[in-house]
Amino acid sequence: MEKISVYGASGHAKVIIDILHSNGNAISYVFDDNPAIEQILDYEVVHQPTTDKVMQNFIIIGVGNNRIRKEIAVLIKGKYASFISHSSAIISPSAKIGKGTVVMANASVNAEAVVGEHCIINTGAVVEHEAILKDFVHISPNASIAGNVQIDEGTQIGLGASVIQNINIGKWATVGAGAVVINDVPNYATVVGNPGKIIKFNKIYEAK
Ligand SMILES: CC(=O)SCCNC(=O)CCNC(=O)[C@H](O)C(C)(C)COP(=O)(O)OP(=O)(O)OC[C@H]1O[C@@H](n2cnc3c(N)ncnc32)[C@H](O)[C@@H]1OP(=O)(O)O
Repeated sequence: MEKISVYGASGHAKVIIDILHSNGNAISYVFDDNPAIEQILDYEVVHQPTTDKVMQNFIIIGVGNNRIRKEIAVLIKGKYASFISHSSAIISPSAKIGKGTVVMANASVNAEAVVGEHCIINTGAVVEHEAILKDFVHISPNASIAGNVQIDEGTQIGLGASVIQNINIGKWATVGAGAVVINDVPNYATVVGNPGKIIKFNKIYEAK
C-alpha cells in the first residue's frame, strides 16, 4: 500500500483519513500551513519546514474548497496519489478517475463516467454513466448527476441536488443544496430551487 501525506488539516481531511484507513493505507504526514492546528484525529499536524518530507510521499489535498484546492495543486506540484475511494464506494471498471480525486463512502461512479483530477465525489453521491466531470469539481453528499451530464472545472453541486441527463454545467458554478437542474448552467452561475434558477454569478476570481 502507498504511503500518503494529506495536505491540509480540515474537516474534509478527517474524512480522507477515514477513507485511507478503510483501505489500509498508511498515512505519513498531515500537513497544514496554519501552525495553530496541531492535531487532527490521531495525527500530529506538521508545518513548515517539514514540507520537504511531506513532498516525498504521494499527496492528497485535504481541502474542500474547490478554488483553494486548485491553488494548492498549482502551487505545490506534488506527486499526487492516484484517486482514493472508500471501501464502500462502487466504481465501474469502465469509469476513469483522475489523480488526487476522492470518492467517499457509499458513492457510485457508473459506467464510462470520466472524473477529472482533485475532484470530490462526496458521501452517497451518484455520478451516472458517461457523465464527464472536469478537474476540481465537488459533488456534495447525496447529490445525483444523471447520464451524459458534463460539468466543467471547479463547479460545486450542493447537498442532495439532482442534475437531469444530458445537461451541461459551466465552470466555477454553484448548484445550491436540493436544487433540481433541468437546464444548462452557464459559467460562474449560482442556481437554486426546483426547477433550478440562476440567482447570481459568482464574483470570486478563477484560480489560475
Ligand atoms: C461534507 C460537506 O459538508 S459538503 C458541503 C455541502 N454544502 C452545500 O451543499 C451547500 C450549498 N450551498 C447553498 O445551497 C447556498 O445556500 C448557496 C451557495 C446556493 C447560496 O449561498 P449564498 O451565496 O450565501 O446565498 P444566500 O444565502 O444569500 O441566499 C440567496 C437567496 O437564495 C436562497 N437560497 C440559498 N440557498 C438556497 C437553496 N439551496 N435552495 C433554495 N434557495 C436558496 C436564499 O433563501 C436567498 O433567497 P432571498 O434572496 O429570497 O432571501
